[in-house]
Amino acid sequence: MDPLEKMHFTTIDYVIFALLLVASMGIGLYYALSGGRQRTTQEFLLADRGMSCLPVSLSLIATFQSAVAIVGVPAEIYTHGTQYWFIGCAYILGLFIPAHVFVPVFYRLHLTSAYQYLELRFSKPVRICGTLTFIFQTVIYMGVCVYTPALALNAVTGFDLWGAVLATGLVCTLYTTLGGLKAVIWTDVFQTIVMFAGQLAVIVVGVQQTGGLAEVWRKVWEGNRISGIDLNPDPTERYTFWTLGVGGVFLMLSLYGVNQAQVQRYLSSKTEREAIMSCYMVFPSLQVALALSCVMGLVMFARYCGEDQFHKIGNLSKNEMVLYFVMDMLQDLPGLSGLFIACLFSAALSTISSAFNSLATVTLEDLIKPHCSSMTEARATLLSKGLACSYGLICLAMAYLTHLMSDSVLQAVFKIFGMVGGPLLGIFCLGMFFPWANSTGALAGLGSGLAMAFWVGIGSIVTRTSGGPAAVSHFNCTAVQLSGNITTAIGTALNSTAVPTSTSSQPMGLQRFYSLSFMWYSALSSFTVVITGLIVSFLTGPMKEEDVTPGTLYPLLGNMLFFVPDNLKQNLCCATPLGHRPIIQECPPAQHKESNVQAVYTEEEEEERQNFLPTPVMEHETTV
Ligand SMILES: CC(C)(CO)[C@@H](O)C(=O)NCCC(=O)O
Ligand code: NA
Repeated sequence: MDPLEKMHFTTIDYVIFALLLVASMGIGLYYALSGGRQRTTQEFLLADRGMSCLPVSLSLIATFQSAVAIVGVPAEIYTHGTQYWFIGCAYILGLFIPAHVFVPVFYRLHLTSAYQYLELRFSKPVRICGTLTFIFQTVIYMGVCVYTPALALNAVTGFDLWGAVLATGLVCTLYTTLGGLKAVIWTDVFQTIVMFAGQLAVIVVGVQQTGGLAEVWRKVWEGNRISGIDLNPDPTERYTFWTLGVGGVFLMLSLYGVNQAQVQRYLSSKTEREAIMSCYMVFPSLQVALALSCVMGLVMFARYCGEDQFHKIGNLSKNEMVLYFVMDMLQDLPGLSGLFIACLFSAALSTISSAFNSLATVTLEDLIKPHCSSMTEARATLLSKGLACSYGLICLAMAYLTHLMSDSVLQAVFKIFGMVGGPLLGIFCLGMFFPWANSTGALAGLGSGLAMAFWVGIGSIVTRTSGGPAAVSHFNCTAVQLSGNITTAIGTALNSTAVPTSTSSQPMGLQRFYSLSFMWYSALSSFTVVITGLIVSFLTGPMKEEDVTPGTLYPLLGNMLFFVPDNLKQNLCCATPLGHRPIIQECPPAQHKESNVQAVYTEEEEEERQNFLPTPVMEHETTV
């Protein structure tokens, strides 16, 4: 298993790693002792709704950029070429739609938890089901996140696995519990910078040691790692332009549009405009993050292929490769491997801290508060700190469960996002875009979406399919060495067709369904929710637009049918434009008697809102 003996850390590496933990703790302590000293839930969970767009945007990218991406993406590029890079195309719509659809709706409702929306739009049971689904998704995800860097570190350096898990879990629990969302966001900023610095350092040294940029390029070109756009429409191909560029949009929407961790950051912004700006600013940073991990994979390939070196990395699992590469290369440069370890753990810490805080928020707001209406603010704040802390401990337990998991954590995480996040995306879309959807429809939709997702997801695990064989590997690498100039046309699907074992017959029937690429899971499950939701709603009596809580609809159809005359549209029941609805407080109390949501705007906020409204489609006021 071990290609070489375990590699060692120097003191300076340990010092750098320790500095990361100490600095994160320091930020937590600072926000525990400054400002309002975390004495209200508004401060602890929403940073007093006073954040500006720069920290929020860096925090947004940190949330879903964990060690899973840092070790997973370069390994993917190393083994399969740069096709994965096309996921960058999905970032365009995947961020533009949240900025202009989800953020305005959530921000104007002045929510704390995204699931309050589901109660306003549908009913309390829908809200609770949504919350439970989110908790389920996040708890599994954070287990993977805390376990991945520890496992990689353990495999390559022999660093104690559970020691690393405990250190990250406990430090993170502590600063999250002490400093609240402000600490979470500002540690995210710091950790994102460390993350970028670590990756950049590895790339620079890697390029230098391989013999310069031209040499790296020659090797990855000859090794066929530069993939052209793969337009194969087959939905069972793991990564093609369609699965990444179209399926990926739904993945991005479920993460950046409706996931509580992100919604909470939008809601913590000073103004709606800052929230939208932060969403825009995620785009370049996310492209940088993607480019860094992809280039790292290419440099890794250039270093180990063609120099009779690939045997070193050949037996490693995908999760260990990157760390081995880093340690192997940086051995003589003390401090740099420490920086990379700090990068790996920064990525993990920033993700699990977001998870703790968002889990505490939904548990308090959606599950506890509705039952204890008389709770004092002090009690609620204490309770939310207790919850953040408990979720920290649950995270450690989940890390232990992840222990039993499969080889590629990147694929595993995408499956979780698609199987559980997809149905959640579906239920928000059902509520926002379709005025006819009712509560029964929403529940039936969510149930069937989850059922569909778990059917295909578990089917693929049991039959070991999903997006074709995870074929690979060093085949091309050796081929290059032997023949020197393989000139396969760029644009053919890489590897998966070149590796002999993958020429087995096409799957049929259910097998084919199970082998659906996991990049489609989000799209499949959210469409299932919407379609089932609409059918059941029409069968059980669709809602009328005027009965829907104002502000919970987005006039999608109204905007799309821009060519239809206004009075006809009114008859067709197209939702009122967002800008032309009353503020919630002015609505009849009966419509939201059970909710604790109130939209209150100061004059400046109201002005800000009015300045930033989408072009109205209809010029009338909603009936109040
Ligand atoms: C989720 C995206 C595509 C965008 O943030 C990317 O960061 C990623 O591939 N994340 C993998 C999951 C993780 O790192 O935990
Ligand atoms: Na992260």
